[in-house]
Amino acid sequence: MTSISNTPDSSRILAVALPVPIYRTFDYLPPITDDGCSFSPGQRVAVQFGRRALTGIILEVKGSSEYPVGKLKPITRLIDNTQVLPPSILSIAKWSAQYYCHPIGEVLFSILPPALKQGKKICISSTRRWTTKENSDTTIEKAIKGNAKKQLQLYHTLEEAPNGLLEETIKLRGFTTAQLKSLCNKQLIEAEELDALSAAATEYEVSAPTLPLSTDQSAVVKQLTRDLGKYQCTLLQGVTGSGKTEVYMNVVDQVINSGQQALILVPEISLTPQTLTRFQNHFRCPIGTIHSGLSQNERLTNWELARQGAAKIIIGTRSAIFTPMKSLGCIIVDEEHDNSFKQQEGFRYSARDLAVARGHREKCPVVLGSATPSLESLNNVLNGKYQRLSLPSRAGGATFPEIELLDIKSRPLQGGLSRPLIDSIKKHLDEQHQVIVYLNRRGFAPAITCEECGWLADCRHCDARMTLHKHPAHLRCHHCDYSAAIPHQCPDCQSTSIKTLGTGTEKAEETLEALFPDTPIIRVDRDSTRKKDSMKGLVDEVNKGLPCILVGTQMLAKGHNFANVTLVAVIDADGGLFSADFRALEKTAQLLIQVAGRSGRGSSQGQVIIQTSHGDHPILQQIARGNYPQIAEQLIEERKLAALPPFSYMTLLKAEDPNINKAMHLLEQTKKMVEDASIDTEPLVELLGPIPASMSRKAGVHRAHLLLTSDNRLALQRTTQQICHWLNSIRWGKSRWMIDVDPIEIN
Ligand SMILES: Nc1ncnc2c1ncn2[C@@H]1O[C@H](COP(=O)(O)OP(=O)(O)OP(=O)(O)O)[C@@H](O)[C@H]1O
Ligand SMILES: [Zn+2]
Repeated sequence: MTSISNTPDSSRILAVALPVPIYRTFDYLPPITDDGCSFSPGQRVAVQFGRRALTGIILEVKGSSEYPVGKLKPITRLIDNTQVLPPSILSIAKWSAQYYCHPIGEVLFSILPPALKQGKKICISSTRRWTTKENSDTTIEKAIKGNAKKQLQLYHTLEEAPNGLLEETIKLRGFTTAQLKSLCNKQLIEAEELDALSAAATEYEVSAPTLPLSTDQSAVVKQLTRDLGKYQCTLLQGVTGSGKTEVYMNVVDQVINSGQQALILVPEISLTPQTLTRFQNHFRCPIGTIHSGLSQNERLTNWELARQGAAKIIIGTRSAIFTPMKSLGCIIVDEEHDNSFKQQEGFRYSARDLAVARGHREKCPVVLGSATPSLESLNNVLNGKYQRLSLPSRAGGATFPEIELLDIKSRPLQGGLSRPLIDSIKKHLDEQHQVIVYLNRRGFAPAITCEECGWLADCRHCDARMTLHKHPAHLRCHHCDYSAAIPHQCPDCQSTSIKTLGTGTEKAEETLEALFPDTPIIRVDRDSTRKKDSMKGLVDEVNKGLPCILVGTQMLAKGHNFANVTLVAVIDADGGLFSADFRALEKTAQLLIQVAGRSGRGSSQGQVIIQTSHGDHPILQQIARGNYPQIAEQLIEERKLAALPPFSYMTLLKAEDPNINKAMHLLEQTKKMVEDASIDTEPLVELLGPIPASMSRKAGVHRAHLLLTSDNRLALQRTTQQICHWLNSIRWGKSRWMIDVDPIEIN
């Protein structure tokens, strides 16, 4: 029935979340022309907000408003008939908004796929399914003549698939659009258009078998799948190369067989394309990926496939934790210690922590996997919140690499490399193996200086040095991206004796090229992998197994599985040993154990050489023994004594202003407000600071911090909310403030 009246229906009030930095929802009435639509939370609406037309999301349909109904405006129109955000996602979003003290509208709009933010209708892309046409084999060989080997291969691949294959699957198996076109022009194959939803539903094939599991792996899989359908968080602590991916795939198998979907979070898909490839090879069904490298349409399609339950597996980065799943059966967070699970801008959430919260709400097992778990997760094992399962040895008969600390205190270095290290690299290459050279600085050199007067090239907008890049030649600030030409003369004393300080990946690459002119040198850093799929190209190259040297940043430490790498060389391990950041040692240990773990994963014994000037540092000594559990145990003990996280909780309040005094003033006022308000109460929350940030000026803005700590999470939450409320009630001119709950970087 359609009812048309001139006044909006005031018995139903819609509380709408809007993408504005305001900590509440906004009440609207149904549209004037209300053709009997029914409203539910999670539907999108178009509204007029002041003079702006915005897309909003209904959070609640209620009977009254705290504002006079006569003053409420009707919505312009309802966009969706269905709840694009189902109750499970609304619930975790509301919880996150409260926990992380972030405006609910901004939270919801950071969850939505970009296409839906703009108010577009949900439409999912179509795809093609290719099948062979009836032909006799002799015509095939004749039709595909000469060197078109790949075409012949493609034809046979399609011939072996009784229902044909989707274009995406075909491409995943290494074929190109051009090859498809060729065969199609020759009338050998044909395509049928279908929408992605029906495609996903039909293409799901019984998975190819995984490797026979080791006893340890089987035991772990059994434990993990014992109670599907119930919440339980497990820390899977498996040494590097222990076959965690194989375990995940077996668990996912069972989840899918029980009719449910699996959500897998990985640190960075484009940097570790193998994980996805391994899943794709095993499951042979379209796997929905959710990450920033996708086009708007791809992202929306995958999101919708997950929401409707057609995609059985979703693999994504941080933001994928908010993917609506029709029937969520398990959440796996791979490399759970990785910092990239924490969003560092805007809505600052931890996808790892939300995975646990979501698993709890949606009653499904959560697996946090790592060879080097975070101290937070380890502590949750110790206090009984998580169970721990271990894989103590490497899979497939591989053994651990030997780790050696190489003292470089008084050794001459060539592009950062000492003589004994160069000799070892040569030895491994001569044995037809591959080598990883790791250093954590991209560019050619981290600074340039004048030899005469000591001038250093600083960034114009930050308290930081400019990095010298050679490809192409320029100076660049790694904090604000400001770039400048390389000066040939010192701007202070006009001397032409400008020299570089330190070593970056480009310099190491140049040095290695000169030392090993016949060996391919592959540089892997943010600059060399900027283009889409470039990392995949590099990985494919390395997987051919020919001797080569990979030189690069921590991208090389992330979950790669190169069977022929037998030497990992760490150019300089000392950077993180003496930092003021209380997490520095944990991070250094994780990084070094991870990068060391890339060595000796195949059948040959691996070696790791760590260059250091502090070979007697206790953490380095323990790293050399490769014993992460022992390192972690000691670090946990130290954190406990110092009452640092995970034995206390932190919230970081940041202020920014072009004038440092104003940023400091904002924080001083906040501190005073808290102290005045809690004058009679026990000081459960301690306020440290304010102090200027360690890099006070960044991109032309000054930054200051006020740190709140407490061993009582609730007390800290209450104070954080109180601060947020108070800051909101005051106009701070040009100053901006941000709240970071459970910060992982305080600088
Ligand atoms: N049961 C098995 N039998 C033989 N080989 C196996 C088995 N399980 C895993 N492998 C192999 O061992 C290697 C390492 O496995 P995988 O990459 O899953 O380790 P991982 O635990 O994820 O390591 P990391 O934490 O270092 O990334 C792979 O080449 C994998 O194919
Ligand atoms: Zn800068």
